[in-house]
Amino acid sequence: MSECAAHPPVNPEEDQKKINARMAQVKHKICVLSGKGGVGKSTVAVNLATALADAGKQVGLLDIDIHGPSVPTMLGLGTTPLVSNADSVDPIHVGNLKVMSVGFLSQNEDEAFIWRGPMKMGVIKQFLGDVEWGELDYLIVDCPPGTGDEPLSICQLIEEPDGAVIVTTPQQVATVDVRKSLTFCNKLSMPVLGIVENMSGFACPKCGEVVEIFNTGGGEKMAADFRVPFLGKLPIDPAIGKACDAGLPFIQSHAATETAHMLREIIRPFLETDKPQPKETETMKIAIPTADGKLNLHFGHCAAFTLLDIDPGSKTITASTEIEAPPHEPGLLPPWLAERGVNLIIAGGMGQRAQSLFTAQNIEVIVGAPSETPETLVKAYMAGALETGTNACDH
Ligand SMILES: Nc1ncnc2c1ncn2[C@@H]1O[C@H](COP(=O)(O)OP(=O)(O)OP(=O)(O)O)[C@@H](O)[C@H]1O
Repeated sequence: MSECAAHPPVNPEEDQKKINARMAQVKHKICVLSGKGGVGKSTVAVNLATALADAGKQVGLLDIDIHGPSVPTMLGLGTTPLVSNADSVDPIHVGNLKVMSVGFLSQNEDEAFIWRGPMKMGVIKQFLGDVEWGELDYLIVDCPPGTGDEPLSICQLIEEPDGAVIVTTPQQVATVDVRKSLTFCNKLSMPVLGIVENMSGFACPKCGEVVEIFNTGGGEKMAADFRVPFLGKLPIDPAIGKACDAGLPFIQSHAATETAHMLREIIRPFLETDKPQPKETETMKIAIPTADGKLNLHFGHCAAFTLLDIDPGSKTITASTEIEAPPHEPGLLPPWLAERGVNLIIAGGMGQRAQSLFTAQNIEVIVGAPSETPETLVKAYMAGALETGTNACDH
């Protein structure tokens, strides 16, 4: 590479120009992110890149997990030495997949890189600007877990990335952290291409049947909460771990298995569309029970509702109207709000029976919201930052 990897380059404008010139040759740039470690992000990145390459696309796979690069191991590349040219470096070729990883920077797999934020930024700049990526259909970037320097650098250095694929496991302990990745994408205006729920159930090695040993559906729920596409579930399959350790992309080495089929389904949207777009989300109308301009905690007895229209693309409020509530009659509100096109209610509290009546009308309900103005609540919801407490049920 043109400079010592651990020292940031000195001319940021020149570096950015170089990066822009390289990235102009790459049609689609996709980051694979997760708020939590060990959830299968690199597994998804390696198999996504391999599947795209097998489909005849020109693909680059960039592993920027500085403290735990797993891509070289997963592709059986170990500490393959890099070939440097005068002012560039060649990626490692695996068929028509071009691979670059921080793991190739040392010949000792046990070496730990102790780099501070600016040094990490410097290395990532070099990976983007100095590597001979050539013309690519896809560059898949495997980021380290969390919302730290590396994903931030990638989002800042790549102009107009296509978006992020977010990987989670279904359990709440993971989704709590992974929700932060969604908020991170929102803050950086990075589109979310979809969520993958990995390690969702266990695929029996004998019959392939998926057994739900723990709770599942956490990733799917998160996708619904944030109104982003859900790409699918992948079970725990011991063959995935074995293939990773053997340095073989699972989607190739176990192509005929049910789990590989599920993986291909997850990846299919990227193969089918020339430009992966976040799926169109339906238009949204949110209803909030209000009194004196703020959320009224007494849902069943409120005198008015504020209805807010949301543009799903820009996530902005396009209209807001306060309407008088109908007379208090059991079971009347769900059809009354459904007729008005409402698909989400933000409330302080609500009884279980009322919640199921709304679910039957395809209206999602969020309870435990504080007594704030409708605009504050909706903005927080759209940013993935709506904090809810206990269900202040008034029944
Ligand atoms: N669905 C699965 N079934 C079985 N093993 C899996 C599955 N997904 C991932 N693994 C295994 O779990 C381990 C962690 O996966 P991986 O390295 O992809 O996670 P990660 O989120 O990238 O981790 P890190 O936090 O280190 O970046 C690997 O050994 C991998 O083979």
